[in-house]
Amino acid sequence: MLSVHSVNKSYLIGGKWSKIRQQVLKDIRFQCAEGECLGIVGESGSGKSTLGRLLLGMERPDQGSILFDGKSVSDRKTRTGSMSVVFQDYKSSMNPFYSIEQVIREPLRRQKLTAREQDRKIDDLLSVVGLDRTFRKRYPHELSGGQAQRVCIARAISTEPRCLLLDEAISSLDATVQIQILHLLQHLKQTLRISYLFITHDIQAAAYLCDSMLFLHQGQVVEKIRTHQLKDVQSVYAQKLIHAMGTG
Ligand SMILES: Nc1ncnc2c1ncn2[C@@H]1O[C@H](COP(=O)(O)OP(=O)(O)OP(=O)(O)O)[C@@H](O)[C@H]1O
Repeated sequence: MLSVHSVNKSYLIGGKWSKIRQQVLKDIRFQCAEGECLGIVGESGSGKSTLGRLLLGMERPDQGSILFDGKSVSDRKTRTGSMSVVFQDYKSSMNPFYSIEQVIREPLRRQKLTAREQDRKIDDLLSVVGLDRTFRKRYPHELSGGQAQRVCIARAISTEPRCLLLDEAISSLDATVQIQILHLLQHLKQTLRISYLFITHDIQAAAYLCDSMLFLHQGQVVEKIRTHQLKDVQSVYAQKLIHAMGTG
């Protein structure tokens, strides 16, 4: 479904007139199959979010290509309705002047639904993410972090995407709420059969949710492994991360 071919990305550093480039991603290659949940794991600065932006077609690679069903993700038509995203910062990813109902309705406008069908779908989506219909009239500032992230998830799945990219989607939440959201994502994965690209520095969360994991170190994929084989990682970096997080 998603295939990444020899992707390189660099940024200019040292201001507008500088000619010095920092290589942020180097020769990234991997595939994510239909229905697979792939964790993209690495420490801060390893290039995870940059890779996320490239996968979403928000930025283009310097070299290489990213294909969804054989078509470039740089083309908006490839992504629309097929790929969705949930970011870490749930508050700023919602318009503060929109009610929750408006937040979820926004992507639904692109579907050929009557107002009544949209209303029904908003109720269904709220229910799927564990919120009742009284949330419709609330505003983002009236929600807890966990509730706000549930709304962002409802909005992300409203277009029935085949692939959902979660960029540190639980990182800003309290530990207990993180677990609740992980359970919700696990449940959605089983019921909706969506592929996840789960970007995180939290190896334990990735181990809980993901079928396989890709370790990113200094912009390079150092290892890709099935989660049930995590104890057999070969690269020193992956071993270090697992050890540091107390899962080894
Ligand atoms: N638009 C940009 N311009 C210049 N440098 C950038 C840009 N975006 C990212 N970088 C650099 O690329 C490197 C990787 O950043 P990135 O945010 O992708 O890492 P990360 O693994 O997601 O880190 P974190 O978990 O802390 O968000 C960093 O050194 C960062 O400074």
